Amino acid sequence: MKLSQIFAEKRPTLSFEVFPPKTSDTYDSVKFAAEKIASLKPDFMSVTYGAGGGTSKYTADIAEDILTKHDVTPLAHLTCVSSDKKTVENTLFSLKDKKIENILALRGDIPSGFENENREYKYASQLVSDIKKYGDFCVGGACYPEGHPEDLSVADGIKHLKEKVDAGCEFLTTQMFFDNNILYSFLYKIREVGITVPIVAGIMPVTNGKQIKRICSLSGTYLPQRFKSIVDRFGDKPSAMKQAGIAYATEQIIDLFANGVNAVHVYSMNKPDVAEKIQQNLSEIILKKD
Ligand SMILES: NC(=O)C1=CN([C@@H]2O[C@H](COP(=O)(O)OP(=O)(O)OC[C@H]3O[C@@H](n4cnc5c(N)ncnc54)[C@H](O)[C@@H]3O)[C@@H](O)[C@H]2O)C=CC1
Ligand SMILES: Nc1nc(=O)c2c([nH]1)NC[C@@H]1CN(c3ccc(C(=O)N[C@@H](CCC(=O)O)C(=O)O)cc3)CN21
Repeated sequence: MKLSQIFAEKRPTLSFEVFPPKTSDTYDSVKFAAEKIASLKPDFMSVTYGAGGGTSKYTADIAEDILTKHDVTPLAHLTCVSSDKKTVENTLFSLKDKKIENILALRGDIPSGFENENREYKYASQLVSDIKKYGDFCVGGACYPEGHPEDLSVADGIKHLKEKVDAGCEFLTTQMFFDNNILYSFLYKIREVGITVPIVAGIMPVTNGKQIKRICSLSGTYLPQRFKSIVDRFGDKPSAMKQAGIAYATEQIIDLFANGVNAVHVYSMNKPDVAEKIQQNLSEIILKKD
């Protein structure tokens, strides 16, 4: 099913993310985790894509597995920073062949030391246009409620976001955030410039101390004091941190649904137990029939 159809139902949706293995020897364990998460029957599942491009086959294979074995709608990430047009075209043929209908079109993180001024893709919007040319995919993009670290200004970031939507993005997934007010202000700003596509709120349950460093290096996300206190207190007590991280994410999600943000995506990091706990915590809220 196309995600655009799911969002058009205007009901609370919950989706989970998995990342593919970096090497073939961990393929089976990732596949096992992805299938466990799929057995929870989320509204859709996204499968990320290594910026180096080497894991693209795994992305398509895991997405296919989720669809054929569990009948869960997959959203395959596609990253263009280190790709050329030919590689993208081949990937699109493979995705079409596997009946994968949804793609998250990303530029991708620029690997450190990566220098290629002549690369064919500079921005995700170019990839969005190409995917639209090649076939009938539902295409989404990323957006940054706190601004992208490379943006010159908030207005500049929103201008580029509008260009990306005009190129054919049918929905936008947000970077993770830990203060919902940041998302609400961002929604006002983008609606003002005429970006009307569904926004999928990306929520990261922080379940171990290691993740904080990574999150800050990926995006420089604002961490509210309430969140920092949890990490200070429980960061080195794994089971307590996990419980607190899941509770924090659950509260954020309930507040989002309560304020009319219908689509919530959980960066579940190949952790079926985390995905399951969050789903259980929301069981009545996301119930399809009442
Ligand atoms: N938020 C999410 O769900 C995810 C985000 N990412 C990461 O997001 C980052 C960027 O990827 P995208 O958002 O897809 O890239 P993008 O190409 O949409 O934007 C990247 C930067 O380029 C700027 N830009 C865009 N068009 C421009 C233009 N015509 N002229 C000048 N500047 C322009 C944007 O304002 C932004 O600062 C990467 O670091 C990626 O790996 C990766 C996976 C998921
Ligand atoms: N710039 C950017 N790049 C991304 O790849 C990305 C985003 N933003 N935002 C959305 C999601 C979230 N991503 C994340 C978020 C956290 C970790 C992280 O915490 N990694 C740790 C711990 C992993 C674990 O718990 O298993 C690490 O040490 O790699 C990794 C990717 C990937 N996506």
